[in-house]
Amino acid sequence: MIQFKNVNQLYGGTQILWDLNLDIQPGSCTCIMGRNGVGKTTLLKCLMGLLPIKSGEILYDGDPIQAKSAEWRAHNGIGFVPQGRDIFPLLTVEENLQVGLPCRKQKTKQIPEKIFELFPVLKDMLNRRGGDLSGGQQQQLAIGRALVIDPKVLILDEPNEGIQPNVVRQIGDVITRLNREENLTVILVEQKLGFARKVGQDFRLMEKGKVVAANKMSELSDDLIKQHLAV
Ligand SMILES: Nc1ncnc2c1ncn2[C@@H]1O[C@H](COP(=O)(O)OP(=O)(O)OP(=O)(O)O)[C@@H](O)[C@H]1O
Repeated sequence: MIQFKNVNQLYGGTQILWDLNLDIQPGSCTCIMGRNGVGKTTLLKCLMGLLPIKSGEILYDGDPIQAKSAEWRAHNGIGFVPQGRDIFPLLTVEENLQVGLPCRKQKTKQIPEKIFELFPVLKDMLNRRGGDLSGGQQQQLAIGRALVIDPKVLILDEPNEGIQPNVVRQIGDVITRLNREENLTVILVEQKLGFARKVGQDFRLMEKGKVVAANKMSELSDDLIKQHLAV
């Protein structure tokens, strides 16, 4: 469904992604893992069109999209929950969710009821300002906002950073439900090994701007963890 072919990316003169190759299967839940600074967020931003690549190809359902804008990618079903959530603090919960409505292709321009079913707290807080929500509630809002576009693939960058365990569990359950029951393809950058193992079906391990190991989550061995994850 998504392929990176020999992707190179630079910030100014500093190269971060080096001939990166990546393959994401439709309907999978794939965790991108690796130590701090290996380029996980950079990879996701390149996929979303928020950062240009210098060379290589990014394929989406077989078509190159590296020249397409971030708006095009959202319109065509790539949903993104950025690190740090990036919700609009002065807009209400409802207004935050409405931001995604123009991207709903040929569908009613209404917030789908399913989002409130997944995250009931958002319904209770519709008129509350985003900035007044707790960290966990903001994360639920950020995921809800990405779901408004009815994505084919949902990309999440460390959704559990700084969030209390019960909300982490809830977010894990929602991701699993969307993936297993609705066949939504999920790409997740995740540092917490326990969460990655529980939610992910596949892993991609990164080291210095490259994918160095790729397999089913059940094959993530202690050796690989020691080599590429342990600090
Ligand atoms: N806007 C930027 N300008 C210059 N360098 C950057 C920029 N953003 C990130 N970098 C550098 O790129 C490298 C990769 O960063 P990136 O955030 O992609 O890594 P990461 O694997 O997601 O790390 P983390 O787990 O800490 O979030 C780091 O060395 C970082 O300092």
